[in-house]
Amino acid sequence: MLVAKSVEKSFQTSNGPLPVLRGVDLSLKSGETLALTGESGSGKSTFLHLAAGLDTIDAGTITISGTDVGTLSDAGRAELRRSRLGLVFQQFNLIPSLSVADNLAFQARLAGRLDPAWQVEITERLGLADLGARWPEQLSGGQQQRVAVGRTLAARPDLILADEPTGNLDEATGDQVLDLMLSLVAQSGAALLMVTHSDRLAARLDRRVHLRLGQLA
Ligand SMILES: Nc1ncnc2c1ncn2[C@@H]1O[C@H](COP(=O)(O)OP(=O)(O)OP(=O)(O)O)[C@@H](O)[C@H]1O
Repeated sequence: MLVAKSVEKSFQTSNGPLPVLRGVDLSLKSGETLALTGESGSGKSTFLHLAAGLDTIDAGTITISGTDVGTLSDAGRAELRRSRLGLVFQQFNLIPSLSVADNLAFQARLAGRLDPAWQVEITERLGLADLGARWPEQLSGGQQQRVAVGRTLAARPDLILADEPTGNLDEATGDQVLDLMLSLVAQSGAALLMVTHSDRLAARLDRRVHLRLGQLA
């Protein structure tokens, strides 16, 4: 599903280049869930951004379902995100001018994969059935993140890239959102790569890798 080989990435800073990833190798199979841990600043988000085609790789390759992300044009990377990937970030990134129900359907519509039965199931499983007519600003943080998770899963992505998806929530709410996300991910058959600071949350996934000094252990 996702194969990273010898991935390198540096950022230009006023003190010269800052090497962040120094040869990262990683592979994630279809249906597998993998936690990516590492100290603050170790490059976890950087890796996720490269995999999502939101930033460009310096050296090495990342392939998703056989497509080398680095060889795609901007339009190709946008199409990859639309058709195969689901992104969940710490900031819920809901569309403020759309109702909860329309936010939930937005990505599936964009991907041309709106499946009404799956949409209803997700909405019910995430406890959002009574909130469809509300605006995002009228929801709690936990409710907003459930909408963000539902919106991603509704489009049936092959691979979900999640960056601290429960990082903005209190522990109990975060655990509840993660439980729902893992159960729906398993049901949908998607692979999940989740960045987290938390050993406790990382232990809930199938496998875990740790980023240190630009490499994975
Ligand atoms: N656009 C950028 N320009 C310059 N430096 C950057 C840029 N983006 C990230 N960095 C630097 O790269 C390093 C890795 O950042 P990254 O956000 O990937 O870390 P992280 O492991 O996700 O951290 P955290 O757990 O705190 O979110 C940090 O030192 C950061 O300051």
